[in-house]
Amino acid sequence: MSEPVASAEPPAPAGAPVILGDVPGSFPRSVLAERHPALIRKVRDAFPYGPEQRRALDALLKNSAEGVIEPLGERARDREQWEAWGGREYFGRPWFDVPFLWSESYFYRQLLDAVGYFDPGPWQGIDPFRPFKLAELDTPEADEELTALDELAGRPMAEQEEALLLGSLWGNRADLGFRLAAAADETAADSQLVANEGEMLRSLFTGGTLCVVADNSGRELVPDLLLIDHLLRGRRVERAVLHVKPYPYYVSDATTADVIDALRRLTAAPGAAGASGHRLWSAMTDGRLTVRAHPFSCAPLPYADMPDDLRRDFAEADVTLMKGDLNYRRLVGDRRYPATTPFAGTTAYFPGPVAALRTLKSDVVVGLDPRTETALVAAEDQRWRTGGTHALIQVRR
Ligand SMILES: O=P(O)(O)OC[C@H]1O[C@](O)(CO)[C@@H](O)[C@@H]1O
Repeated sequence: MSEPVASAEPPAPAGAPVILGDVPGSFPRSVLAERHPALIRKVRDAFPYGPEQRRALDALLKNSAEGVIEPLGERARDREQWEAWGGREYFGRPWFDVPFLWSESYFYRQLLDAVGYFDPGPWQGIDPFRPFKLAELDTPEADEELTALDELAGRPMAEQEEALLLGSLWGNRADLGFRLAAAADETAADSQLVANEGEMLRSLFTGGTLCVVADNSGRELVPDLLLIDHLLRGRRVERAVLHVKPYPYYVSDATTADVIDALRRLTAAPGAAGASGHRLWSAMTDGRLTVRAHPFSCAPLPYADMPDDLRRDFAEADVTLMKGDLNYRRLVGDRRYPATTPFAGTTAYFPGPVAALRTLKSDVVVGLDPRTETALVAAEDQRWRTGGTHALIQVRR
């Protein structure tokens, strides 16, 4: 267990309001009111759960739509942890009225409860999202992406690194073919990037320790691993620490089991992908690549509230890569910042150099140039914030 934090409220470096789920027509509200019920139905259909689990899923469906947030059951081993993480303040309140980061995170914890994920018995440890995660690895697109590595292997190392960085950034949103084209045609890549400090990031790969805080499994984790392999192989970093979630979370977030699935997928592939998989496998066995699953990785709180042991871990790294939208929200704080708020200010608390690699899938954004924001708003109103069509690489040294 990580140490309890004193307060569930994120710090307010810029005094920007915390994002709640209570605004009709807002993105957070649509996640709570539409995506969560749809997800419960999807999970319900994906497994032959028994009557008790079905009843619990139906109860969660009803509760999350019209009820108040309830504490975990008496037997839950992390009951106190969730109380300390903000439950004492939020239990008994409607799901829509508390910080969106908190309600969204707690929904996933409740979903695992409903399917008996933590209860001793036959369903203990059965990941309700596994069928969706595995399906992603087993597609013709995944095959094509891995085959594209053979061509990439013939390019200069710097070009490979740039393509693999873009691959890791875009995750499952674009195939490696796109990434190769993007590396060759800077303008194509740049037009989608609302901030691009990739060069500064690459200057931080100086032979030390790299921390990667993973986001999604499947077709995002595979390119993350390929990037790690490239950096280890070229001695751009000496060791890598991959932070994953201790239990299934936000549907596709990577756990240790997902890392193993991704590695098995790579080692079974022919050509450059297979070679990369075997190198990663031995990097894990000799300790150059370590996997961590800290309880705080599933906390409903910003990283500003991280416990001391995790802070020490990040402090030892030459650079920490925060992958994805959820990690971004936790890194800068899930707040309605003006988009031009400096990234360095919102991440000043972080105990070492930190970079965000994120496609934009929620309202929060900082660090934009005023002209970039104006152009985005003129072209799309505010849709660019949540559509997943834009991305950013931001760095604080
Ligand atoms: O997988 P990612 O990039 O962390 O995205 C997670 C995002 O998806 C949502 O759960 C719903 O779109 C957001 O609220 C959240 O920030």
